[in-house]
Amino acid sequence: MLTITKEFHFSASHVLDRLPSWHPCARMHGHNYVVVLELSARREDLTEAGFVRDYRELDAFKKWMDDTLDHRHLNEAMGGGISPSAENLAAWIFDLWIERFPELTAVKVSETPKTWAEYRPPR
Ligand SMILES: Nc1nc2c(c(=O)[nH]1)N=C([C@H](O)[C@H](O)COP(=O)(O)OP(=O)(O)OP(=O)(O)O)CN2
Ligand SMILES: [Zn+2]
Repeated sequence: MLTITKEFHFSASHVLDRLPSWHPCARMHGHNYVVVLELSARREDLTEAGFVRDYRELDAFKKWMDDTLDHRHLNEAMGGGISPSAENLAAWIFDLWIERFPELTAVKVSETPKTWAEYRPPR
């Protein structure tokens, strides 16, 4: 398999309101999020240009992220009813974009320079 990744950035607030009230993350706070999309293809399925998919086609994802998530409150932007943890955000993004990019194999989300969550569905 051949794998490509591209990194995207946005800033947003959230409240992890399912945590106990003593937990600092139960208070409103924000992060400079990093999202990495991973796309994969077999060698024989690469495009004529030798791409899994042209990185430039991922501009559509950047536009959606800027419109939907950047400088927003994730508890609202993700539609409510789901705790906006890094794990849930990664899975939510995957579910929204797998139809548009069938080569999508994983979504990674970082909230701080030290933390990463990854959603990679079972194959
Ligand atoms: N498994 C998860 N744990 C936590 C998440 C998460 O999404 N998944 N989120 C948070 C907070 O939203 C936030 O990310 C704080 O994380 P934390 O590592 O505690 O950040 P700090 O900068 O305070 O950590 P330091 O150790 O002081 O650098 C919490 N947990
Ligand atoms: Zn947080």
